[in-house]
Amino acid sequence: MSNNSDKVNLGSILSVAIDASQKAGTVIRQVWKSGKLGVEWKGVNDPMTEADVQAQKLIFGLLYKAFGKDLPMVGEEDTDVPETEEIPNLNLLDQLKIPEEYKNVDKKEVCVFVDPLDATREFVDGNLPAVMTLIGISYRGEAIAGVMFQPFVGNDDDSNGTTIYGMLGMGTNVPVKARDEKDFVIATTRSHATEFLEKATQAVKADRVVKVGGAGYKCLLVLRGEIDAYFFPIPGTKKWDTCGPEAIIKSAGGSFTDAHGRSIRYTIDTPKPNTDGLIVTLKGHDDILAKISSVLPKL
Ligand SMILES: Nc1ncnc2c1ncn2[C@@H]1O[C@H](COP(=O)(O)OS(=O)(=O)O)[C@@H](OP(=O)(O)O)[C@H]1O
Ligand SMILES: [Mg+2]
Ligand SMILES: [Mg+2]
Ligand SMILES: [Mg+2]
Repeated sequence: MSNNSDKVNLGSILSVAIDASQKAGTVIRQVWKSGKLGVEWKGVNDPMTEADVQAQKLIFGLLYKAFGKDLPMVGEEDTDVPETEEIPNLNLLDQLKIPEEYKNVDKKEVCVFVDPLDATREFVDGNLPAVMTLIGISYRGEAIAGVMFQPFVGNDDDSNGTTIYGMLGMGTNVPVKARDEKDFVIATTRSHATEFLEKATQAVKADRVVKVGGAGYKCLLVLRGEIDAYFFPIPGTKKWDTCGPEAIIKSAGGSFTDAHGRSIRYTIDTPKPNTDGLIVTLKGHDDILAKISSVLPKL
């Protein structure tokens, strides 16, 4: 398939997304080490740094180089896309593990959602483990595959970070374990809390509330069984925060819905804000939805 083909292999896109997230991680580490973050404030409590911008330019450049500039793509930051000298790697995954239905699909029915640096606030504050590059791949509006890359954690192969990826029908590259304790522990935002979030947190009767940054990072805590749910039933996250993490959670058998229990759609035209929030679990999803329904506005 040439990059100007109107057909694409989602396994190849996931391979380039993994490669691009690791290369973006190198850029993020370089900006951190330089000490020149170049922080700009896009809105209240909504920072953007030089690392966000450079990482997105590299990721877009690699995906366009591999699949053509007509690949539908949405990124958090508003940047140009220079040609990249880097070579995209289309062969990181075993094609035998890619579901046949994803190997030859119409490019115009695909959309790639890029959060070059999730948890920018944490990056600015120096809480580095929560920092992740998130890339999600949707097909016909459904989150199908995704990668989350932690540039400041671990040292897997030669990427000097930790790579977590998944695809529906293929599963994930990391072990997954639902939390199985008597108490009920949720994670929510460290820096974007609202009065309603506090009220909703009381409605679900959590025994413990972990307040950490990063949409991707809180999904990782669910995957590892460190929390029972990522609980964020308020506006604030966007489609680039959730497409990749949702595909990974679902490929691990988990649930990822808005606060009313509805699926989230990911097409190029879908409004970017996740206005009705997020509930993310590996088990016990319906119980949380039942408890929170008492405080949610009626649809
Ligand atoms: N209220 C509000 N305004 C603007 N942006 C918001 C808001 N709530 C959540 N977000 C974005 O969602 C991502 C996760 O936010 P968290 O609060 O969980 O963590 S953190 O802000 O990343 O530390 C994080 O994504 P990044 O922008 O990629 O860091 C936040 O910016
Ligand atoms: Mg941001
Ligand atoms: Mg984000
Ligand atoms: Mg971001």
